Amino acid sequence: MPLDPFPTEILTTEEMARADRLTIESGLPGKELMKNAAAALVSVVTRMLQTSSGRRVLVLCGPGNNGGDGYVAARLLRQARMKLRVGALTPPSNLRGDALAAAAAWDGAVEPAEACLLANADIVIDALFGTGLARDIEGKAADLIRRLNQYRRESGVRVVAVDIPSGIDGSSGAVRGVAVEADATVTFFRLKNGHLLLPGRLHCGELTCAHIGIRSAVLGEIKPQTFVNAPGLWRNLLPLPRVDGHKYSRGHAVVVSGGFSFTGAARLAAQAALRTGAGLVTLASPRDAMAANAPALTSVMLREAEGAEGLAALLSDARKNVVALGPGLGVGEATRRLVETALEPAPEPDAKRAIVLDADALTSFAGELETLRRLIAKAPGAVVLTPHAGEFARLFGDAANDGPSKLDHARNAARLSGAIVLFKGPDTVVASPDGRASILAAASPWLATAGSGDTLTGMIAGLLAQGMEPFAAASCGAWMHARAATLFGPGLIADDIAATLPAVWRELVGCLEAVL
Ligand SMILES: NC(=O)C1=CN([C@@H]2O[C@H](COP(=O)(O)OP(=O)(O)OC[C@H]3O[C@@H](n4cnc5c(N)ncnc54)[C@H](O)[C@@H]3O)[C@@H](O)[C@H]2O)[C@@H](O)CC1
Ligand SMILES: Nc1ncnc2c1ncn2[C@@H]1O[C@H](COP(=O)(O)OP(=O)(O)O)[C@@H](O)[C@H]1O
Ligand SMILES: [K+]
Repeated sequence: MPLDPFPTEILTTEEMARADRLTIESGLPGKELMKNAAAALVSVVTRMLQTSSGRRVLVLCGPGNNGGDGYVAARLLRQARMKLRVGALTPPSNLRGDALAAAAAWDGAVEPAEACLLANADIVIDALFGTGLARDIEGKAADLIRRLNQYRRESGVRVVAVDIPSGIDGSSGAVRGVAVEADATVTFFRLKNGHLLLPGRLHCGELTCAHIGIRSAVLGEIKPQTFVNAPGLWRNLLPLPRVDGHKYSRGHAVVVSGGFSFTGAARLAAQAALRTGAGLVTLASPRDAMAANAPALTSVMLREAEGAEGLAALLSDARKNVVALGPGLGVGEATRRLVETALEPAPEPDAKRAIVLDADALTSFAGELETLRRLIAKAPGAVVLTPHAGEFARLFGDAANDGPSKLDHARNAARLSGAIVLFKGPDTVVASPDGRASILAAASPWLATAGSGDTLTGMIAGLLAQGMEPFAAASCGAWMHARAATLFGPGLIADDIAATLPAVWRELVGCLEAVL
């Protein structure tokens, strides 16, 4: 799998419909787009059939243009000597526009979809509903999809979805009533939100995004604000060491340690900040934890910083340009004071200091979003919040729940808090108060292990220390974190993530020597 498997922009279904419309208005007819879409589908189906002894394809066609793609694909597949059966949810004569023309050009038999479902097939093409899904699927169509899913589970038949598995909402990733479980999905021009957001992503199988003649220039008018979180989004902003640089030019991150029995989380973050490229990392330790931290550190520096006053004294050095806090700190007043201190305006007016708040730093403001928002508003630099779902709910309550998807919620949270919000999970979303958002396209379930979030906090701090633009730093941190887990694979524990970062860097910058 290439590091950038998809084009960068992600569209809602409305934005995709607009891209279609603008293309058709500019002179490329809808039926050409449909032909190209079907051809892309056919090339995936043909490839999949190469590993199968049979050549039987069942195409299930719905009432709109998604069904139209299905009829065109049926014709192309028959020309390629596949054995075709076509099942329709609606009599073809009820179709309209390009879909009607596509159905009319299919001169083979059309059966009621429910009559041919259990026919032996090697591949089933799901062309029931695409981006035009407008409500929950019920009745006959819902029964058909349930039977198709059961048939797939029992027989092992492979299912290929046209554009998006039928029943998945393209804009939110939600299952609208019931949804097809596909082995592969072929979409067109750009991914839609629902391909990456859960549960949609789990229904897609292997995802392909095909070019069908829509020119990228239409995006100039659509101005998408959501992006695939992959190197294409932030590679140009990646901080690299300079020949004439020194450790101070790579930034100095401070990570705040918890008390004697809670020091591991901050050490994981500190180590990760160094491996991500911060020039210096200081662990700010309460007095009682010095004895636990000192023997466990080598390249990370250690300074005693007792409570908020101790942290303030440490931060009076303006070269310390990032503070990360939360992991292992404990929930309560002492942690709130540390957060207030970190968010205090910098001692010198020009000095900037970015802040990453995670874990207990977030939970210590549970139900007090307004207090945190006011502190963030006067902070000396960018603020990144990295909640998992539980922390998100505790901090934002219902305030951010407007809209159906995790993407909406993260965007609301960024707007409400004034911070960049990285909402963790398999479909990690990073949202900026300015409206931009990224969705992680590939994560590793091996990341579900204690301390992996602490490591991510340190990685983002490391990138911010080097001056990376904050939305890019949060997105890049999430990607590198997931990539390290993918490269390491089975058996991963949090300590392995930072240890695998050199391999991730090598993939990203390849011939670093040549760059230098
Ligand atoms: N020119 C274009 O717009 C292109 C569209 N393409 C295909 O067209 C699809 C979009 O086509 P449409 O906008 O016609 O939409 P769909 O084909 O996704 O579905 C719309 C139809 O389904 C009905 N419907 C929606 N929700 C339903 C529900 N819950 N239960 C029962 N019926 C429901 C609608 O009344 C309408 O008849 C894309 O997904 C893609 O596959 C491609 O051919 C590329 C070009
Ligand atoms: N199933 C999963 N697939 C991919 N990533 C996951 C999965 N579960 C958790 N993660 C990632 O692992 C990290 C866990 O962070 P967090 O819950 O804060 O853990 P901790 O508090 O133990 O450090 C997050 O980056 C999250 O996105
Ligand atoms: K479909």
